[in-house]
Amino acid sequence: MEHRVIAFIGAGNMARSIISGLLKSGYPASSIIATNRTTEKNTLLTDTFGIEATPDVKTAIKKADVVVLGVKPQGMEDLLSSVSDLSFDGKLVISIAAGITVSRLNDMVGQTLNLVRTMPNTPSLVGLGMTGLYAPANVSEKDRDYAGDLLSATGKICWVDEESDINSIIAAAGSAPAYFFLFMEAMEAEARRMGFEADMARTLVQQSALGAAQMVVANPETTLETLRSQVTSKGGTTAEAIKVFNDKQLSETVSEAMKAAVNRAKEMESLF
Ligand SMILES: NC(=O)C1=CN([C@@H]2O[C@H](COP(=O)(O)OP(=O)(O)OC[C@H]3O[C@@H](n4cnc5c(N)ncnc54)[C@H](O)[C@@H]3O)[C@@H](O)[C@H]2O)C=CC1
Ligand SMILES: O=C(O)[C@@H]1CCC=N1
Repeated sequence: MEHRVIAFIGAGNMARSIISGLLKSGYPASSIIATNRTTEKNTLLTDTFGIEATPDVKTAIKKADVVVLGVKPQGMEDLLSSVSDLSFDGKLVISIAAGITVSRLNDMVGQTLNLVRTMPNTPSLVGLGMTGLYAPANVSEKDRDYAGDLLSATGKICWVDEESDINSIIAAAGSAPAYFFLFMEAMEAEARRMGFEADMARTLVQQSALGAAQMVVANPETTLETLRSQVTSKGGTTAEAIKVFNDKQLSETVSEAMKAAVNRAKEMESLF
């Protein structure tokens, strides 16, 4: 893929995950600039990744071919209004922010950006990210391809035709690692209560989660239901555990949780 110069404006948890994934895939460190407001965060980025990191947002944007908007949604308006005097002509802008539409981003900066809206997730850090992408009609084929290739370097991608579908990507992928972490936290806590040392409780849970996920990946023709049934012996232990989940309406809870994520994304569209 092309190695355009990328400036990450706001390089916190999510941007760092993307940067790490890109570097692991061979993207040159010399083509990545990161900005944060504090020297401490910038020094850490340079030390960790060997990339240029600076508090000087305007210079970073001027140097870049690609500008990734990586600040929190609450901070986006301040950021974009502070750089509205810069020309973004010829640059590709990639937003990773939840709950801020393309048209709102254009309003904030006072220009019609060449903008791809994306929704990544933190497993990008280890090259196992899942990113949704949406591009309005003004974005060229070449820039769409570049954005797709860039995020593919950190994992898998899914293009959506409707911008509103980015909110569904948030529910199904962007926020999703946290659901699995929560589930694993609960299992780890119970394993501890059962008497396992902290390290072993974590290993029991993480290895089971990893093994289950890899079985899903390795058996694309097998439904999740079948994989589950292969563990669930009739009259056995798993069946009892699953019965508790079903009695407590796990599926309905998951459905409600995902809808709550979508609703919050919609709400954020009117807040920021
Ligand atoms: N954390 C996640 O799993 C995901 C986050 N996102 C999106 O990514 C964005 C960032 O989220 P996180 O990385 O979690 O937040 P974060 O708070 O870890 O990172 C934001 C970074 O931006 C910096 N920053 C804020 N204002 C700045 C400015 N004006 N100039 C330069 N740097 C500035 C902050 O110092 C901070 O390091 C959000 O918009 C969020 O919706 C999207 C998908 C997943
Ligand atoms: O919680 C959030 O709002 C962001 C977007 C998806 C994951 N983290």
